[in-house]
Amino acid sequence: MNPPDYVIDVRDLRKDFGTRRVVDGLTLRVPKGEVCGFLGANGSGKTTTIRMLCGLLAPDGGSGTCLGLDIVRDAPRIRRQVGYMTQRFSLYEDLTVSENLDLVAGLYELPDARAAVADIMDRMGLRDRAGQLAGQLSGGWKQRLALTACVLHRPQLLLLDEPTAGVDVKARRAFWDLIHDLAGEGLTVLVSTHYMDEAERCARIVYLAGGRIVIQGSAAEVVGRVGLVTFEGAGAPVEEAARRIRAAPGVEAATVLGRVLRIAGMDRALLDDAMAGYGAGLTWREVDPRLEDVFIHLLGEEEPPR
Ligand SMILES: Nc1ncnc2c1ncn2[C@@H]1O[C@H](COP(=O)(O)OP(=O)(O)OP(=O)(O)O)[C@@H](O)[C@H]1O
Repeated sequence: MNPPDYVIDVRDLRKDFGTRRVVDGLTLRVPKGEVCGFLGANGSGKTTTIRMLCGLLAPDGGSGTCLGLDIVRDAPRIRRQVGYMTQRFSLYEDLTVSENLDLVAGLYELPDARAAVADIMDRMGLRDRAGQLAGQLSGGWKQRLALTACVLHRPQLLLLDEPTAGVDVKARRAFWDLIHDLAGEGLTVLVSTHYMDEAERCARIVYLAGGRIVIQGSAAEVVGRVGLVTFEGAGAPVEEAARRIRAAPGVEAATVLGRVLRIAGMDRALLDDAMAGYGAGLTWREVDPRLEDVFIHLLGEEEPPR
């Protein structure tokens, strides 16, 4: 069997801003057609890594390829061949949907621009809004237009930096359906997000802390590897119990979810003690940890002890 075709293949990437190292020896391989989620706390280095991958920022160390092109030597070519959507994408608000796309087609010097714009509007469901001013679109449609502008030149790799921040759940879901449609056609996607439901839709999650990859794998693998223990208690008022149990040794999180109190920790015996000591009146049952529990645990590991 041939080895997988890696669209992103970088080793030991490093980036310093002044005396601060914000990407610290990052090695990442993403095979063709994969939807890979980039997660981590604010400031963990996701945007900086993405900017290095798409040729916008020169690394201070490390090497590798993106779309088979050298990330340092071929940066200008990479820039033309990837689709990159930033957190603050810009559209011309006083131009229509189709005028915005015409403009992008012109920038990429697409041979048959008119047909390319018409085709992409059909595929991305924008045809009915072709004549609408971009500034008058809802947040979700603006996002869709921005994604459309990113795929107009038919890139093989999409780098999306928190593309759905601030968009409602239905629009986010529609956006992700489009992402998977594109991946189904062979497009590779690296997407940063803070949303758990989006992380769960990624074939692989890569979690960054302090510019390093701490853990990666499918959602199930990440959850399984961390080995967090979680219990839910119900049957009595939970707010007071939550406040007290939060301070118990070994309880990393105590979260009220409606009428249920969910606790998590790494040490089963300590959780048992906590439930016995502070969980009076509640009926407890062990439940499977969720990705969100695991991320809260990982975020907690980064904080200095209180
Ligand atoms: N051009 C720059 N000059 C100096 N520091 C920078 C620059 N760009 C980013 N940083 C710093 O580098 C660190 C990593 O930033 P980065 O934007 O890569 O994180 P992130 O994981 O994308 O965060 P977020 O989830 O908030 O978008 C941050 O502390 C940020 O302040």
